[in-house]
Amino acid sequence: MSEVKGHRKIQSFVKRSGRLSKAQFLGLNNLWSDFGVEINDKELINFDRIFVKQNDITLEVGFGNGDSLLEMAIKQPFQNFIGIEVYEAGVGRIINEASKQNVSNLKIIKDDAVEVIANNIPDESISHFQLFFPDPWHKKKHHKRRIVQTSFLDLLSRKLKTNGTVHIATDWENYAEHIMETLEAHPHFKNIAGGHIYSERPKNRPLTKFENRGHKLGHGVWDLLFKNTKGG
Ligand SMILES: C[S@@+](CC[C@H](N)C(=O)[O-])C[C@H]1O[C@@H](n2cnc3c(N)ncnc32)[C@H](O)[C@@H]1O
Repeated sequence: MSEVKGHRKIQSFVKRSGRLSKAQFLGLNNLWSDFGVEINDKELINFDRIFVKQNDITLEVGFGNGDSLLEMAIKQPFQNFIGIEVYEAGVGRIINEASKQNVSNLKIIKDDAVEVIANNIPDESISHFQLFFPDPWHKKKHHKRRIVQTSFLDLLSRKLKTNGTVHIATDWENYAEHIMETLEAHPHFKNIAGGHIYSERPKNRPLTKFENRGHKLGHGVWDLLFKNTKGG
């Protein structure tokens, strides 16, 4: 199958159903093998093997349609990027778009991020973690479904290097407050901006699809930047 035909086929799959099975990814062409990382049970990912150059690693969870993650990977060629997303159409889109660019510092995992971080990411391997506009779960009875919880921060602290950074952005004020309180209460994380202060939006963070939607609805945006001190 030619590459162009492969791209069109992925696009039409995404358009038609928004869902791609692993078999469909693997069967289409070499895009998945170029960018996708297959996860095996509790096996740790060997970053030396999956990346061409051994640079610091940024891990992003829930990249949505992937445009902002791809833009960051293109603009920072000396940083390696890993994106984890369950939304198949988003995974299809990012590998399709990345294949049109000369990108060798981006890898994609299509799976549940909490499971992957717990089971497959080696301890002390990540320099920077980013989470942009996570599902806010507006209703109080659903707050326990929010990804930012103390147990998730415990996990992140283990996977991040000492002095590694966490960058979270949200357009939901109540979630911003929850994230601030949970991070500040954690013994390993220190607010880079100072006690209870939200950070300026870093210049290297592109506008994301959900952020753009929030802007149109008149939402504010809160950026939080913390350092993983590991209690030191
Ligand atoms: C509100 S969207 C934000 C998408 C993107 N970051 C943006 O700003 O446009 C949240 C994304 O997180 C993904 N997500 C939620 N929980 C996840 C999990 N446990 N593992 C991987 N992705 C997850 C969803 O599929 C969705 O694409």
